[in-house]
Amino acid sequence: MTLSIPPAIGEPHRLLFAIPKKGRLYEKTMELLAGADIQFRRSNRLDICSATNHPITLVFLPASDIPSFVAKGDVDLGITGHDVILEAGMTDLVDEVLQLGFGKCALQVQVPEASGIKTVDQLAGKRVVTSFEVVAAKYFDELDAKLGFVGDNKTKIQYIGGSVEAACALGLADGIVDLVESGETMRAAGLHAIDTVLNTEAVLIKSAKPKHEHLKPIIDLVTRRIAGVIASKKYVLCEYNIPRAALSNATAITPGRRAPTISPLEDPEWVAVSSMVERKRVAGVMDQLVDIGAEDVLVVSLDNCRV
Ligand SMILES: Nc1ncnc2c1ncn2[C@@H]1O[C@H](COP(=O)(O)OP(=O)(O)OP(=O)(O)O)[C@@H](O)[C@H]1O
Ligand SMILES: O=P(O)(O)OC[C@H]1O[C@H](OP(=O)(O)OP(=O)(O)O)[C@H](O)[C@@H]1O
Repeated sequence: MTLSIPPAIGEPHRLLFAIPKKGRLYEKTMELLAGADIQFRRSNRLDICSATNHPITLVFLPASDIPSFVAKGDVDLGITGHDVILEAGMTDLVDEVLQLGFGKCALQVQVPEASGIKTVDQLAGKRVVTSFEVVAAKYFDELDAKLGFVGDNKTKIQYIGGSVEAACALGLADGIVDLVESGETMRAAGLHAIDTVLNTEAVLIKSAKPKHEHLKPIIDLVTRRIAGVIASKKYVLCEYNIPRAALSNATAITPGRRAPTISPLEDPEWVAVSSMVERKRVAGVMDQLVDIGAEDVLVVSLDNCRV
């Protein structure tokens, strides 16, 4: 497949940015673009459209096609899954610039609960169905080699494009390799996981050998903006007052990303501290601050930031 960009929006100075056109990564990618203030109007679900406030052309592609377009430099930036890059064999040809904090799941080896198979060594040599034939073949090649399985004794990998979880019940497979997030699909199909092949999340990628060096400033700008959106979701601002005597203990609890901001108060015995704290840790951090004498502990959500 080659990209045919109309000249009006594909002129040389515009950044081409590949976006998953559907599926699990689509909605979160839309939120990310909105947070980075990359505005566009996509008419009639067209797969190419121009940003209205930046020299950027958005190209909506299947997530699985994005690594090769970026690797070849046909598009300059892309969003896809880390798993998709491995499956496309493009790890050396694209740079994973940012982890985006969504699309998190694990590629796992699964077998029917009732099968009695407890380890991957017991599954080796049997039939495995997957949509990740490249990654799964590498995994089972290594396992077969370790166990000394050669020729007809090697694990048989068969590709199917979807509904992989049904393969064992249909008698097509003894095990599968598929993505697991909540585990609901796996459990509903009567399967359980016996190993994790890899953990994955959505990533921002650019070509390891970019074709359009003059686009570096806009690539850097988009990267900084997206990094800011991610940081604003990951961190909160924690503000509190603390007696000077307890300041060093307090700053050990809230060291900030670089360093906390410390401001004097009218009362010379007290200072105010402001520091970024990981959202998932903040409740525990507040407890610790109160334990060492902090007062007026406030947590403020970030709309956006630059880090
Ligand atoms: N359950 C999930 N939870 C989180 N992320 C997921 C989940 N399933 C898939 N992903 C991520 O989203 C990527 C795209 O998966 P998705 O199932 O949306 O494929 P798709 O692009 O719609 O293609 P298709 O529908 O043809 O399978 C996966 O490679 C993975 O990185
Ligand atoms: O652990 P869970 O939260 O249940 O998620 C896992 C499921 O999500 C993905 O499929 P998806 O629903 O995107 O549909 P697909 O099978 O068509 O790819 C994946 O292939 C699993 O089937």
